[in-house]
Amino acid sequence: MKVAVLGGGAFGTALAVSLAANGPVTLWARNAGAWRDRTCPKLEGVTLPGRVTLTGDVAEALTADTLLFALPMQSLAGLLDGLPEGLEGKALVACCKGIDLTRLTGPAAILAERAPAAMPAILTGPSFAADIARGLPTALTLACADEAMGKALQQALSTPALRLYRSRDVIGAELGGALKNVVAIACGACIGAGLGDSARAALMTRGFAEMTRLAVHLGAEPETLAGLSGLGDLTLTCTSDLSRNYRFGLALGRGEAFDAGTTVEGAATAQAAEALGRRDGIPLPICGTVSRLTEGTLTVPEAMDQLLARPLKEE
Ligand SMILES: NC(=O)C1=CN([C@@H]2O[C@H](COP(=O)(O)OP(=O)(O)OC[C@H]3O[C@@H](n4cnc5c(N)ncnc54)[C@H](OP(=O)(O)O)[C@@H]3O)[C@@H](O)[C@H]2O)C=CC1
Ligand SMILES: O=C(CO)COP(=O)(O)O
Repeated sequence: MKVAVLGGGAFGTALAVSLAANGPVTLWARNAGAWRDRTCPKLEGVTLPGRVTLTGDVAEALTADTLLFALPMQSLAGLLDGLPEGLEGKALVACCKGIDLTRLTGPAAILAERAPAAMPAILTGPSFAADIARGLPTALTLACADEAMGKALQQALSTPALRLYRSRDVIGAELGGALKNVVAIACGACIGAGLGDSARAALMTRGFAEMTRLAVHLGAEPETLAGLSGLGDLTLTCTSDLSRNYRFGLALGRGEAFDAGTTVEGAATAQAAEALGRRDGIPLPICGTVSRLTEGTLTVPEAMDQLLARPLKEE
């Protein structure tokens, strides 16, 4: 397979560096001209190996037969709209974690909308770009509804340090990765406000219940949520300062400003999840709370009071 990564931020760069262990990779970054010494502005300290061709010309990337889309969720549809015809015969792999606010779908449906004959796949799970780029051991989920395509992608995209597990549950894999970011914001806010590790454990557990409730309603297998793309990524993101979603929550909890240029997927995803819950009658109290926290209509103490004041129920 000839592989290209579209999106020259932290994750796209890390994937290109990792996949270079298998052979040549093309990395398309719209700001390729701003790179200095083959170093990504968003992933300092990582220099592209010689096997990675960095380009600002998307047509060059589109000569590959396997395309990995590693850009923020809310940018995916716009990017696809601007691409020329010819995606149909390629393997399309979404690496973004979120729910599109306009369509209320994940990335696979957006890829399918743009290229109906293609079989979209998702690459997701617990992995910080910096860890992948350093070659640290990482395990991710590669989800594709088509088993043969899934097997081929699993082989092509696994490396000695990056171990891919296969799944056919695309919706489960993408929703786990999207929704864990919302819970990570809640956990960061909880720790930032000094509410303690016990409260964080409660948020992670009840957040996981919420993730599973919505995902299963939308067609996911519960086992997928319990795997790398769900529980695995939830654990990483809710407990590590390396997570931008968690750090954003920390800043909210401490009442500090946060750099608006940082990618924080959980904020838009909280809004999208809340809209899905309202549409389908699925209770999602943590997503609703994070949605209001991030839009600034609720404070962290008010959020905690509201969650604690909910009627008592069975677990
Ligand atoms: N970083 C991580 O550890 C991980 C990230 N992910 C997921 O990967 C996705 C991307 O995140 P990440 O790379 O970290 O984010 P970054 O903020 O590091 O980079 C985003 C990149 O996307 C580019 N971009 C944004 N909009 C467009 C567009 N319309 N067309 C072309 N390029 C665009 C930006 O370009 P420019 O700089 O020019 O604005 C930037 O290079 C997210 O969904 C994230 O959840 C998944 C696992 C790990
Ligand atoms: O998805 C990630 C880890 O798996 C990266 O998390 P952040 O986007 O919060 O940094």
